[in-house]
Amino acid sequence: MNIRIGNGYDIHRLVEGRPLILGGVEISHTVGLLGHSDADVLTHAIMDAMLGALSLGDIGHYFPPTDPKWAGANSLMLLEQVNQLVRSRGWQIGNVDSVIVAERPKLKPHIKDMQNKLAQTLSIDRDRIGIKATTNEQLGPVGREEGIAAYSVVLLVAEEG
Ligand SMILES: Nc1ccn([C@@H]2O[C@H](COP(=O)(O)O)[C@@H](O)[C@H]2O)c(=O)n1
Ligand SMILES: C[C@@]1(CO)OP(=O)(O)OP(=O)(O)OC[C@H]1O
Repeated sequence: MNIRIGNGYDIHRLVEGRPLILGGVEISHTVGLLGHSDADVLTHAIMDAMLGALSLGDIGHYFPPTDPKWAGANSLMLLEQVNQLVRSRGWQIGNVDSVIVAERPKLKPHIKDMQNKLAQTLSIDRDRIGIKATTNEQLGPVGREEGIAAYSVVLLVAEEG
C-alpha cells in the first residue's frame, strides 16, 4: 500500500472581541483567536499536515496572510480546497490525529461537533478524525492563556487504480 504521512502545527493569540473557532465550531468563551482568517488553529494544523504529506508546501503558500481575499476566511472552506488538491493528486485521507493545547475553555464537550464538521468537509467518516485536548499545565504562553495551539498528523493513502 502506498502511504504518506504529514504533520502540522499552528498557534494563534487569544484576544477580546474575536470568536473562538476550533475545527469549524464556534465555542462560547470570553476571548477568541486573532488572525487574518478565522484563526482556526486546528483546521490550519490539519491542512499543513495534508500538504506536508505530499511536499506541497504550506497553507501560507496557497492562502497568503497578506492577501485581502483571505481576510476573515472560513478555514473549513480552505480545508475543502486543500482536500480537493490532495484528491486531484490521487490521494485520500487514511486518518487524522490532532491535539489542541488550550488552558481554557473545556473542549471535551465540543470534540464530537468538531469531528462532524471536519469529517463532512473532508468527505470521510468521523471515526477517521482523532481530536484530543490538553492544557499546558499553566506553563508558557499557552499556559498563561495568551494563545491556543494545535498539532496534527495526517496519513494519506493512494487511491486505488
Ligand atoms: N482545554 C481542555 C483541556 C483539557 N481537556 C480535557 O481534560 C483532560 C485533562 O487535561 P490535562 O491537560 O489536565 O491533562 C484532557 O485529557 C481532556 O480530556 C479539555 O476538555 N479541554
Ligand atoms: C489561512 C491563513 C490565511 O491568511 O490564515 P491566518 O489567519 O493568517 O493564520 P496563519 O496560521 O498565521 O497563516 C495561515 C494563513 O494562510
